[in-house]
Amino acid sequence: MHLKNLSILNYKNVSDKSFEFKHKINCFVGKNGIGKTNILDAIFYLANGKSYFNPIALQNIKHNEDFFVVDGIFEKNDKNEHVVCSLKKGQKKIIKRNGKAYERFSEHIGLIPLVIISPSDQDLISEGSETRRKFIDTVISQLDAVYLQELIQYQKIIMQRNALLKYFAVNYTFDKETLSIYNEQLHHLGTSIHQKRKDFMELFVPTFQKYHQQITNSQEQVQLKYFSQLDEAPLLDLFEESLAKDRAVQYTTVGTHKDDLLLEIENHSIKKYGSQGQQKSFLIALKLAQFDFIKKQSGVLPILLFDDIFDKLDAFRVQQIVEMVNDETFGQLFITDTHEDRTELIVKSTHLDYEIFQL
Ligand SMILES: Nc1ncnc2c1ncn2[C@@H]1O[C@H](COP(=O)(O)OP(=O)(O)OP(=O)(O)O)[C@@H](O)[C@H]1O
Repeated sequence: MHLKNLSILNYKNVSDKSFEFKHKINCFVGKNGIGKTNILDAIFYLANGKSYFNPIALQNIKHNEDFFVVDGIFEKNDKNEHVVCSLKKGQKKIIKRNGKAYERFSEHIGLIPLVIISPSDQDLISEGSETRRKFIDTVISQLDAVYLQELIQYQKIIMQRNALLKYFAVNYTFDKETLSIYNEQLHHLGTSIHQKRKDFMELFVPTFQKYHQQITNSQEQVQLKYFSQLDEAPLLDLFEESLAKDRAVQYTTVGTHKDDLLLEIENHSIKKYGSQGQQKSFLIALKLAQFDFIKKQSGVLPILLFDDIFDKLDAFRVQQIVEMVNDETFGQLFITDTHEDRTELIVKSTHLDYEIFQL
């Protein structure tokens, strides 16, 4: 699968640009702030119906304009897929596939498999556990629609349980019966979510390790571990143990909404002890493992967006990544970089079809 043509009107700082792309490698080079990432984001928009970077739709319209249009023609399984995303101030967003507007945007998800690797992935290391849960939940949900429903339901009941705990505190009352109904439902859903996350990590971690070893030539050992309170005891028991605490703080302190991924280098937190290049290598391996999952699930080679990924990596790691994407296991690739010479040197070494767009 690949993107053949792209036109952008008033998307962020891109006023009016059109591109015709190569099957394999396309690079955008230019100075800071020129709009390289915004072009990748426009491609992301076509695949996901939203920006990767700015969730507030209106803020993606160019300043002082009142609409944007992103228009792309993909070729998937020898068939053209024409996708147009547009937004006008005061109106609803429109996503069209081959001229027909979707009623529900969720129907579009999955048509254009795509993975983006960007400096903002750093959030997976530096932010709280919610960011990491969201990462695995997104990958698992693509493989298992029931899982997504379970997550939504679980979250809803957690909110109800928290509201009940608050009600007890405010009204100096307590009703074990009502609380136990929520506990039972959460136990059922949480046990399933926990098991699915465990099963997923069993498959995901070796793929992640394989990519990490390739990038670093096995020069450093990293660990990716799933942590859950449910590893210790069934959720019903955890509710029992934490009842006094939950009533005191007026929210639910145990459950799968507290799960986390531990990201480590040589058995120490990579956030605290990893260099910038080591953190970046870790994140690239994580995203390439995600690429593998989406590839398996969709049956096509996803598009890869590399936003500024060579920065902070040494020449050896850059070479390893380039050799990897040279392989048949990867498809179309979009790269942004501020250094035209570096980019040219890197892509030339692949001996693949490439184009460099100077912005
Ligand atoms: N809605 C908008 N309207 C106009 N400009 C915008 C809008 N949203 C973002 N921008 C501008 O886009 C620019 C950033 O573009 P982008 O992130 O694509 O740059 P880049 O070429 O990738 O830069 P770098 O090399 O620094 O990563 C900023 O100047 C920002 O102010």
